[in-house]
Amino acid sequence: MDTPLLELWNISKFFPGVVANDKVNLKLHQGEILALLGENGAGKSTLVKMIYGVNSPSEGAIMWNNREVTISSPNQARAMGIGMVFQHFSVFETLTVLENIQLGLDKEFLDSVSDLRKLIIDKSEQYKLHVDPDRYVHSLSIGERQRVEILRCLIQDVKLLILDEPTSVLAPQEIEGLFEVLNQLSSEGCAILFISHKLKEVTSLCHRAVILRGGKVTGECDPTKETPNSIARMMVGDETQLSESYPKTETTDVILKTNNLTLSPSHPFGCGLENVNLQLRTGEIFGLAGVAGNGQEDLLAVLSGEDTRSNADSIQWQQINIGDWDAGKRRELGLAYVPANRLGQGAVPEMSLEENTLLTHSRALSSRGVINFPKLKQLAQQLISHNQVKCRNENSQAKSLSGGNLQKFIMGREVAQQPKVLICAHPTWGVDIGAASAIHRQLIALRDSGTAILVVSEDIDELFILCDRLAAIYEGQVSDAVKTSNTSIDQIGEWIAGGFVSHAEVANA
Ligand SMILES: Nc1ncnc2c1ncn2[C@@H]1O[C@H](COP(=O)(O)OP(=O)(O)OP(=O)(O)O)[C@@H](O)[C@H]1O
Repeated sequence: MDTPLLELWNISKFFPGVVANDKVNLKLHQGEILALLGENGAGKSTLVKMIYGVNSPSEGAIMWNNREVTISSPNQARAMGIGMVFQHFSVFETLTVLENIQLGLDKEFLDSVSDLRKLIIDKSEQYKLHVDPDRYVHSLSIGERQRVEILRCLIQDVKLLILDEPTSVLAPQEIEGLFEVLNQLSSEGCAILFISHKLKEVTSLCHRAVILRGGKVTGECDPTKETPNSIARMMVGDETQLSESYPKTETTDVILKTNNLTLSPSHPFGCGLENVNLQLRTGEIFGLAGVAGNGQEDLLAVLSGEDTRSNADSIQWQQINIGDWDAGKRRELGLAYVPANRLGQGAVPEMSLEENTLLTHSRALSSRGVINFPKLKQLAQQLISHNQVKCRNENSQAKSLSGGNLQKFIMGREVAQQPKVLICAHPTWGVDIGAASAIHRQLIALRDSGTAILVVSEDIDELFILCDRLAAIYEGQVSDAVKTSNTSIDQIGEWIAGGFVSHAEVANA
């Protein structure tokens, strides 16, 4: 075989008290699509960050085209032809899409481009990654931000493209589009390093898969000859319980409902909400499917109380009008919330896990304004152990956790409140297959204890596994609800593309 484009020789990375990578050896050839797999905290992100020059190895060597290199910054990595799409977005919220893309490009490249806006529009059409170059990033949904990240790499020629869970918030059609792009890039000789917890994607896209466990390479396989289940077993061992389907329930007591909830967009490019009538019932999981950017963010903000612009009576908690209540007051009623943006909104990155626990448990942990610190510590420790959050201890900063481990922590923190209503966006985003099953079981147990749960997600497969009833959101409008057992993935797929807006036949639940 020809010389590898990239070779890692005995690469190790140590953080205080943690061996994130332990003598990793890896080869990647031109045009190869290599999957990097492993449980949360296995060391995947740390490894690719060293290839992209974000971190430097503690030990070992990186070879690029058969020559040893020191990649000391992302700028250098980009100059070498290495592009990376991060799990936590690296775009600046106060800049436009165009400005963000411009920032990441080398001066020589920019000098050679006469019209960057046009180039962005052309590339976004070519790769079906639609986004307006003049929009401010803070006004973009999570899915749209990810498109910017991907576009940013594709604008400049890349020899190696690293993608850290690129599909977790993309809709099925967008994933197909992305895979077409990746296959095309691969056929043009670009190597691709693909981190994903979605094993179905790995078997359909990747040529080879390397498995990490506890920072070490523990296996390798040809994913085209494996099934998602057999790969999952290589990753998590035989003892971990994996997701099945769960019995559906039917309940009638409405606890939270919206009445013709209509809201102008919260920013010039938002889509707002139009006559949304949702009903959440106690003891059920209600799933809202949709492609990012169709009003989910507005709906989540208005239901959680982060946005209080709605009329008081357009949101009702049993008989109480709460549309103009703030988030704190709604939490006192028994509402818990897991936002889509886990680092920044779901957790304060610089705060410890203990402090982040206090953020949403302050009422239970204080009396007359005095915080019970021993109890807080105990709760934070419990959240870490019950949810198998891999970290040093409760004093670890939220930002030091791997993506999936932070998600497990935030989910566990909200579930631990035993809320009456839980609103959660992408509950298993970035979570490995074993932990995703554990979160599913947690949600089902919460449902069975009487909590009304709203799951907003783009992962239709997951919604079918979890939810008792489903609806779709499209351009700020929400379809009628349907029992999961009365619908199909195809039908919900049509609805998320707007198929219900014409009020075609809808099986009311
Ligand atoms: N800056 C840091 N400081 C301390 N520990 C860190 C830091 N970055 C990563 N770690 C630790 O290194 C280990 C590997 O983390 P990494 O993010 O590479 O895992 P991962 O396989 O990418 O996980 P996930 O699938 O959840 O994203 C984890 O235990 C993590 O807590």
